[in-house]
Amino acid sequence: MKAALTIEGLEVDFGGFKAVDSMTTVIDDGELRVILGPNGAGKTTLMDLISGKTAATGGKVHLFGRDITNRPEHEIARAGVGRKFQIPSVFRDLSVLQNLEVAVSHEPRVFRNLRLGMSRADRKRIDEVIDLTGLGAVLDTLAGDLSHGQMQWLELGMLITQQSKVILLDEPTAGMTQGETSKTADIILRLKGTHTILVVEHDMAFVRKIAEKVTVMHLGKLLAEGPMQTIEADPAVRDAYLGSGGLH
Ligand SMILES: Nc1ncnc2c1ncn2[C@@H]1O[C@H](COP(=O)(O)OP(=O)(O)OP(=O)(O)O)[C@@H](O)[C@H]1O
Repeated sequence: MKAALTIEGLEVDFGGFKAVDSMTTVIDDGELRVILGPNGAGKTTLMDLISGKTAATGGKVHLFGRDITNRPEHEIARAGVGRKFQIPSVFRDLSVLQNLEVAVSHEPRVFRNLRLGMSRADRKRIDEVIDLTGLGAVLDTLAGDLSHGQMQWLELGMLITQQSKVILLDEPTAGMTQGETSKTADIILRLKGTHTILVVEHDMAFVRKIAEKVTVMHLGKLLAEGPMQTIEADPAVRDAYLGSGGLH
């Protein structure tokens, strides 16, 4: 199996405090990896280091064998790492379809006549994303008028349209209804295999639905890694969550 992301001894030192420390893990191409850990474990910071938002003070990140450690954020994004934030970066004044067209073109200003100049492959990709996200009924709706869930799916769809190969999702179900959470799980499960997905999430019902291999962080370090069932039974993991109510 080819590695999509290779993280080797990664660390960031914030004035003597290592939020991520000696972190090592390999995420295979097409894998869906869930990152768990109590509050403050370093999960978001790990994503910041992978995406270039925060500079590492030690260690390496390789993307399909290419060293992307401490490269500028836009360069890492262009190399194929897409990040979805809790506040979506969609164009609120454009329709759903226009947002997808912008994502395919990488060029916000040319959206007006884009359909005409779009390649068959691009059009196909947009159609696939519409099918995946179930946004077909709201293609003409302004993104700003979408429901919370729809907006999250649009942003995820935009990452796929712009051909992100590795997708980082930080608490993708935050603020979602149960129905929206369930649909998000379905979308993520459909992406598995064609995309490499890293998910940080606290909603354990959602995690149990999607998780295969899980990485648990604690105090910036790797605490445990393996199948969800093994992780849930691991005494060290239970101890790490003590005081925060356990894996819930
Ligand atoms: N820029 C920074 N400077 C100093 N400390 C920071 C900085 N960014 C994060 N931290 C600290 O690093 C630790 C890890 O934070 P991080 O947000 O990565 O944890 P997390 O596992 O994502 O937690 P949560 O589940 O609560 O979101 C925290 O103690 C946080 O306060």
